[in-house]
Amino acid sequence: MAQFTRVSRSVGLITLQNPPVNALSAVTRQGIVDAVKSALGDPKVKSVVICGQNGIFCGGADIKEFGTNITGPPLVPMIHAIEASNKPVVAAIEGSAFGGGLELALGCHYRVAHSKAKLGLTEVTLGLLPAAGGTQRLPRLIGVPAALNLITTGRHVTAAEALQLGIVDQVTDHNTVDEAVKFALSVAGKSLDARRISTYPCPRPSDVDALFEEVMQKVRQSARGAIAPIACVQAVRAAATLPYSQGMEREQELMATLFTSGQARALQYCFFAQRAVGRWSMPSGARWDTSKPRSIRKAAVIGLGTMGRGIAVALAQAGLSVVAVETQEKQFTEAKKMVSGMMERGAKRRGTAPPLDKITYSQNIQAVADVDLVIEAVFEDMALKEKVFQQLSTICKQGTFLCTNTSALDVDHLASQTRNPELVVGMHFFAPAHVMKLLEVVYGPRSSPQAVATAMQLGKKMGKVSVAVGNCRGFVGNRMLKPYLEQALFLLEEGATPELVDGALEEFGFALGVFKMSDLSGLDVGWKIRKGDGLVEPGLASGPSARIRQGRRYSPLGDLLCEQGRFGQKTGQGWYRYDKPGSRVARYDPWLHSFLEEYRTQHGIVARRMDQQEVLERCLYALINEGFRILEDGIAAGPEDIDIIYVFGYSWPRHRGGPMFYASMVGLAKVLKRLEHYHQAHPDIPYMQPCNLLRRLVASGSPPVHKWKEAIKKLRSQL
Ligand SMILES: CCCCCCCCCCCCC[C@H](O)CC(=O)SCCNC(=O)CCNC(=O)[C@H](O)C(C)(C)COP(=O)(O)OP(=O)(O)OC[C@H]1O[C@@H](n2cnc3c(N)ncnc32)[C@H](O)[C@@H]1OP(=O)(O)O
Repeated sequence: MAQFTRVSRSVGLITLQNPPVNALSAVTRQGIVDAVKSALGDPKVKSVVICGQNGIFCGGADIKEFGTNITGPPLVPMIHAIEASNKPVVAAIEGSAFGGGLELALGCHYRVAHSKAKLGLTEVTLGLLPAAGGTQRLPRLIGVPAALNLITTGRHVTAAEALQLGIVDQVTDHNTVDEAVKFALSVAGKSLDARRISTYPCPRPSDVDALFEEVMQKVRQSARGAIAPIACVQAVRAAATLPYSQGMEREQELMATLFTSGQARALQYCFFAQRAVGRWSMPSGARWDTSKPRSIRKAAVIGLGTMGRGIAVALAQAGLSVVAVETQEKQFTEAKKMVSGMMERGAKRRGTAPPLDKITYSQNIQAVADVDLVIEAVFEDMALKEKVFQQLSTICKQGTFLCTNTSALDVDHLASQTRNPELVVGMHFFAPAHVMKLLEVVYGPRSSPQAVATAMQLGKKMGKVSVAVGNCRGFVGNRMLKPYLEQALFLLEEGATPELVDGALEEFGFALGVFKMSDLSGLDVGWKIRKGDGLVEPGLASGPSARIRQGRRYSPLGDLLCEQGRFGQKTGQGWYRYDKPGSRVARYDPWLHSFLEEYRTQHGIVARRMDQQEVLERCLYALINEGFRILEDGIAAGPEDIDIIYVFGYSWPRHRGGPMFYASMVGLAKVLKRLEHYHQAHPDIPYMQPCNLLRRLVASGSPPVHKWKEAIKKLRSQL
């Protein structure tokens, strides 16, 4: 709702009251309409201030209404009525003014913002465009190039930048509403002719066509198949080329297309899923709201390889005191230099001082004696990690949480090396750890709820999206990656090329296809893991048994490349050719293609033609099938956890909502049918055998994704 009061005798104060973010729900819109009517009808009111309660102006339209039958007064006429008012209306912006919230402020005649406020037309991140006049008013106010930048990216601007751009008229460090009231008093009675943005001519760039052509090309490239950024450009083009009323019609038309699109549903699902993963639960019944985290002020990182360095930087940037331990002399010296460089570059980007004094370095593990939490990031080797955990258990003060950054190893086994296994959890960061947003917090059967709560809270403090998951080989992300990578290799054996597979995946929306990604990460990483698992047999053995390992189909293609020293970008050769070691542009490699042909001949495989659909179905459905197994095993609490891990950690295109959401959009029955088809064709690939949970969900009528958790609970109780 919205409340109308009169302050300072002649200022009508309208306060949006819809916790937690004053979203413009039907009731709130009705409240605003009524309050504006009261303010304009009150002869004692000479000017008006609109603000939001609890330190936030407005988080925009109520996203929860979007999937429903929208009732209540529409936003566009409501904002027009405010703009048309003959009494000056001032927006008092504290906290956030996003989406429809900023559009409401743009309908006001003046805007006063607190210095800490953030503003943005964020709709594009939800698969929409600013459809309450934002695409028409913003370019009129700040010019086409700046408006395009804000609207196509949805980026948040600070109050200082908003002032510089001309979005706000005044920035204050004091009480924003008090300042806005003063401002409203000062402009009472003044002409509003020059204050109604919709009446401004849109500044027309000299060569409109060339400008929009160039922008459209850039946007298409970075959008990776997302349609909203493109519609945003089209709407701003309408502002630059059409009168306001026709521009508004175009805005509404484009919005109507986006509004019902699968992409908007996917992006809005991601918005809520990102928040839902914070409300974690464990199979034991422990939950986020009943588990109290402990505050961590001092942490240690053991091992300063690539991961350890990134983790140390992320901890220091979050304001923690960090003890960084590396026992090997060469690595120690190199890491100190690298970590300082990373912090300096980060600080330069943010315009802050680098937190260099937050980190102390040591070559002695005893230096961690007084820390509250340790993150072990030594080489991925169980024997080595066992030793570190045994040492930590005796060195650290009572109650220190011991975390491992392992990407696949058994967290519970490591816990068993310590005196207090309840203090042990996995904190699986993604490289580069100071940049990537995802953190998997892995609990073992003995991890205490407090240890999980503490790791989750620390992740949040480090700016990560943290997801709590159970303990199994590869946890959620890497466990699902295995069948995906495996399918890609099988496709090559059967006749595909790296270009075909990557092309299909990139068209789907991945930033990099699976082979380019493997070249970037380094092919030797997986090789080492497969060696550890006893899967690698050197040489190019012939016959079908060469492609069966441990009773299932196996492709030695990756091993054979590694035997040739082709480790990917870092060696200048992998699935592609690079101009020199470390170069990033993947080029067609004739050697690789002859190698594949020779391989097929040697193994008696007749290459067949395959299309992008088969590539997508086999790679993605194998991965999704494993996602269902993860849900079945209770390793992830719900589909949202899996989807957020994939969107934030594995560059799954956000506008497709994550693998489990995607499966629900494709239709569970179809996914099941295609998996059955591929399993029949390839009975030696266990990953293609449809998971029981998928079968049972289909049998129960394929509930929508937001009902899976409940459905899984019900199915479990029937067993
Ligand atoms: C067939 C023909 C159809 C024709 C077309 C129909 C047209 C319909 C009319 C459309 C008019 C367009 C209007 C406008 O252009 C569209 C929009 O405004 S879209 C919304 C834009 N807003 C945003 O993108 C902001 C989203 N929110 C945030 O970024 C953050 O929440 C915040 C505001 C910065 C606050 O951050 P925090 O303090 O960290 O808090 P949380 O993020 O955890 O949020 C707390 C809580 O609030 C819920 N929430 C947040 N924003 C909204 C919202 N806009 N609507 C509903 N709910 C919101 C959030 O989910 C949290 O709750 P929880 O999920 O944890 O329960």
